[in-house]
Amino acid sequence: MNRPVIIAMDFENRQEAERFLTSFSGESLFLKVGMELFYKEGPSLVRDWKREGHRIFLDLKLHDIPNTVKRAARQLATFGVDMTTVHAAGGVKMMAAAMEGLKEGTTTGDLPICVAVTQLTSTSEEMMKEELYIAHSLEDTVVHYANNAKRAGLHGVVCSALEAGHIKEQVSPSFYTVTPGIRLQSDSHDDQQRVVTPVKAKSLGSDAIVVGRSITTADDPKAAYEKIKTEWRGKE
Ligand SMILES: O=C(O)c1cc(=O)[nH]c(=O)n1[C@@H]1O[C@H](COP(=O)(O)O)[C@@H](O)[C@H]1O
Repeated sequence: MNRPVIIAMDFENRQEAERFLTSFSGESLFLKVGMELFYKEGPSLVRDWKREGHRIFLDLKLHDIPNTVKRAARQLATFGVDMTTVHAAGGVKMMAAAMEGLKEGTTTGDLPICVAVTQLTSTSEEMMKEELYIAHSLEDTVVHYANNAKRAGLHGVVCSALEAGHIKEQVSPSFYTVTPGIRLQSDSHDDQQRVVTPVKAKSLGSDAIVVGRSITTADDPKAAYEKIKTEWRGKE
């Protein structure tokens, strides 16, 4: 998969999402369907967008006891998605159970890339220590969770690009890093805490970037997407 820009389709319903897609006039995209849109529209939306030629990252961040996660992953695999998420905080057994479920449910033989959320990009080091009560540094915690994900047989992790290099060094150079928290100016924050620009994400070694509002709320979404793609991949 060559350095995709994954668009976070954080829309209220299918109508709004498809109105946004008209700017792209039939182009095949890599779309992230998250909880908001999936809870509203369900698997039929995912299947339809797959049929239209888009790649789908179904981001439901599974986090429960291993048996429940395995059974949920088995269902999710039947939609034929390209990528999906679990929370690394669920532990190695839970992540391994997710992989078992995905293998059992996949009908096409193409297993979705399964990545584990390490620490959300909305989490700061201070919040992690004081609220979540994790005493290690953010970087060590992310790398530790990434190692757990590797042990469980996952393909990679979701992290900030700020941690991608450490994961490549300390887990494996081929361990896939999906990095949200992308902003065109790195001093622009909102609910995100660990943000980087597309250029920085590239230099830090991310494999894929996830971008939502910088594209979806832009006056010209197609222009914003092209600008981000060029910054992220360089001139092609
Ligand atoms: O799993 C994710 O995709 C995710 C993990 C994470 O740590 N941080 C994060 O922002 N995301 C998702 O990435 C997207 C970021 O959206 P924007 O902040 O609008 O670019 C949202 O859909 C989040 O759900």
